[in-house]
Amino acid sequence: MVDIATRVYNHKWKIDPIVRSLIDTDFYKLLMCQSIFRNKPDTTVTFSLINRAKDVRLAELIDEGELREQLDYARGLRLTRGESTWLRGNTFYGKRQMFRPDFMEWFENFQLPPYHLEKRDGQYELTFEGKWPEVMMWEIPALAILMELRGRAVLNQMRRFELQVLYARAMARVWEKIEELRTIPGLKIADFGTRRRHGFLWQDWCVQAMIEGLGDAAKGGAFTGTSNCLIAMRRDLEAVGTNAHELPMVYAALARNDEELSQAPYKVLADWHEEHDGNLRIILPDTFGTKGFLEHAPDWLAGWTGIRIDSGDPVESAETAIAWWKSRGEDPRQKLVIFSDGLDVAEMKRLHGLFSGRVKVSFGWGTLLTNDFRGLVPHDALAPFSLVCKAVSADGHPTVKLSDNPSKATGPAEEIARYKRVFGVGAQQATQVIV
Ligand SMILES: Nc1ncnc2c1ncn2[C@@H]1O[C@H](COP(=O)(O)OP(=O)(O)OP(=O)(O)O)[C@@H](O)[C@H]1O
Ligand SMILES: O=P(O)(O)OC[C@H]1O[C@H](OP(=O)(O)OP(=O)(O)O)[C@H](O)[C@@H]1O
Ligand SMILES: O=C(O)c1cccnc1
Repeated sequence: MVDIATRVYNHKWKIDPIVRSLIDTDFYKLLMCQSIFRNKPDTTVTFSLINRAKDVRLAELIDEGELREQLDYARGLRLTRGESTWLRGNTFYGKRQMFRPDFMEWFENFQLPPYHLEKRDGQYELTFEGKWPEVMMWEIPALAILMELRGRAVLNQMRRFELQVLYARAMARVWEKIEELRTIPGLKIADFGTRRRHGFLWQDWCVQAMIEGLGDAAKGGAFTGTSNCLIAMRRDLEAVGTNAHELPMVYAALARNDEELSQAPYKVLADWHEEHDGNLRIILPDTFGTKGFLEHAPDWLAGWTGIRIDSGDPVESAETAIAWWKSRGEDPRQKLVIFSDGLDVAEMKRLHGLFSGRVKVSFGWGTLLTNDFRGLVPHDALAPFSLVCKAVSADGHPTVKLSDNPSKATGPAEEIARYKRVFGVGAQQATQVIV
């Protein structure tokens, strides 16, 4: 096992690449990339970094040269033969050849496209522009690089024993969380923490702790796998994933009128339906408001396996989903509900208590698994914060995300107003976003 504290101490003086593999990314990015490669290969998009934590002044904390060095390193990566063999030959969700030969050929020649970086008002403006299947691959490495560089800026000031004790405390915290999770009967949980992790080796440690503490679900345990493809490959775990807001956001931005706009989120899932079955048929309903989305959904969507709850009040959203399934003649007990929004142990216990037995409950645990360094150093300088990287335009049209929590909304005000009208979204309750 890597002694992370000693390694951090010894590596202070040399370049230590943060992202070293093109599959050090979320599995759903690859699923979506293949789908976009098939359905919208020529759409041009811009993705942009969005730091929701304005008080974290990234451009003052992270050296621009180091940031460029890391981004350039990532641009130099190519799919290795071993990675390609794994993607082509492994079984994902019980299916062989999940990735089609034409997509694999494209991916084998893939390189991350250029980036645009500027400093403004203590923040970095980092944007990526180009073909959708290429640009979207930047989201996870860009976030992981920024999060880790911000952490390193703090770690570089620390001495050997301080580091040793810091990691000992952080490890004890993760382990205590896992011990608490062990008390939940019938728990199912996955690691979703790649993008805002403390560091790669730390995420890998957390995943190993989950394997030992909860047991691999393939062998009867509670840990269903990791969304990180590289870690899944190296640790022989299931690579897990659903789908993300970028699909409905971009399809919606391409709509030519309000009628097309109102249908765009269903078109996304119709395309997904063509490609995937079983546990990959998971609805993400909150992009333009969960309630309206479900009310106006075509009947075939009620036949899907489950739903991912990613914003707003999770209890209310899960109740809305249960009522919707019942109204469409479906048995909620057969349906999977994946909670994934800023979770930590107490909330998972509460949600599990409320919904297990009524639906199949599962959790995607992100930042507070792989980056809970809150309260461990002065000024909370290692605490995770809300950093995201989103599609902001498609073929020149701005994208919009309303979400069930207006604090997570993105897009120009007049477009937000238009989407609210088209999707019938009324007053919304804002809740604080921690990660
Ligand atoms: N950011 C990363 N992404 C992917 N793999 C990593 C990363 N950091 C470390 N590893 C891998 O984890 C293992 C332990 O890392 P460590 O860096 O301590 O080993 P190492 O042999 O000293 O490698 P290096 O000199 O490249 O850092 C190695 O297999 C290494 O390749
Ligand atoms: O435990 P967590 O850190 O929340 O990790 C998982 C989250 O990451 C993703 O969203 P992302 O943060 O990219 O966008 P959002 O906050 O706008 O949903 C995903 O949709 C989950 O919400
Ligand atoms: O597959 C997902 O739904 C996922 C993976 C990582 C982070 N957020 C969501």
